[in-house]
Amino acid sequence: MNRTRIAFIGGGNMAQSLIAGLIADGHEAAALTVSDPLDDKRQQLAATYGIKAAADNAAAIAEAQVVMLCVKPQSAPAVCRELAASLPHTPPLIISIMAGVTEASLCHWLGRPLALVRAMPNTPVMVQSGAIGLHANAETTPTQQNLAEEILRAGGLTRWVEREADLDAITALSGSGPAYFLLFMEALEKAGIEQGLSADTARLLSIQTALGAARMAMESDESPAQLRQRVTSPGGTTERALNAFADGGLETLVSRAVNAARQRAGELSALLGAEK
Ligand SMILES: NC(=O)c1ccc[n+]([C@@H]2O[C@H](COP(=O)([O-])OP(=O)(O)OC[C@H]3O[C@@H](n4cnc5c(N)ncnc54)[C@H](O)[C@@H]3O)[C@@H](O)[C@H]2O)c1
Ligand code: PRO
Repeated sequence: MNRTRIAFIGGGNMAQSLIAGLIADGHEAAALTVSDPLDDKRQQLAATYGIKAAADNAAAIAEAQVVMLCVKPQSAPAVCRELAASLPHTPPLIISIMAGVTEASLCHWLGRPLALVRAMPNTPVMVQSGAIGLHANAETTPTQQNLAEEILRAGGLTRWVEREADLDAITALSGSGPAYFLLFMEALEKAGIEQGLSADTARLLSIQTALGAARMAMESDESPAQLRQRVTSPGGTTERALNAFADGGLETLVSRAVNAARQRAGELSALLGAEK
């Protein structure tokens, strides 16, 4: 059983999902602590998972080997400055899941250079099927990287990047990505209803088709393009639909959307970084 002592600062949606994944993976509940200012949230987390819950961030990190920063990016400066005063001489590994908060900003607010991993998860960590980008700063040892990976893997698939800036691209691709696929599912469902299907049938078939396509792409040795070709009979129905997507400029649109998200990630980093 894994007994690494982890303190979660902020017990919101993403933290809860990661905690649920760790417990499902066999992590010892008593080794996990969460701090959150909301009474209800603390009680619910303690009751659901059997973990410790604290109202005070400093108390939560007292024994921690790993501190997971899971508050909103806007809360980062105040929370980090508060933690800086309580960090022991040998600090725990810090893992931040906050979007757009750079390692330089975190170290600045935490008051010194320390081992730091930035993770960019996405909401499917809720069902242990997240896609999680990771970057470690120069102070992080290989052992600490392994530790971070072990923790985040409880939420899904992990992928390390060499350059911190790539986390902005990951935010735009997989961080925001669940919303893109859900939007497509919504559109497919609406189109099905327009074609006379009942709302229930259209929703169920749309979601199952997305799940089936994703599983097939994940489990097959063939590329998504090859798998798509197998659905597409020459002169058939799929070809007509794909031509309609091409006429509407789907690829260009997706590229523009991801670029817009990436630009926004950069803007948010600059805005938060300006708060010295
Ligand atoms: N939602 C996503 O798709 C997504 C994806 C990747 C990364 N993230 C990042 O995850 C982080 C958390 O997002 P979320 O959706 O779980 O938000 P959330 O609002 O559900 O959770 C934030 C929690 O922090 C608590 N909190 C507020 N101030 C605090 C303080 N001073 N000390 C301790 N706790 C405090 C709040 O009570 C709340 O429970 C964000 O930084 C976000 O950028 C989110
Ligand atoms: N959710 C956050 C946002 O929309 C970051 C990635 C997913 O900004």
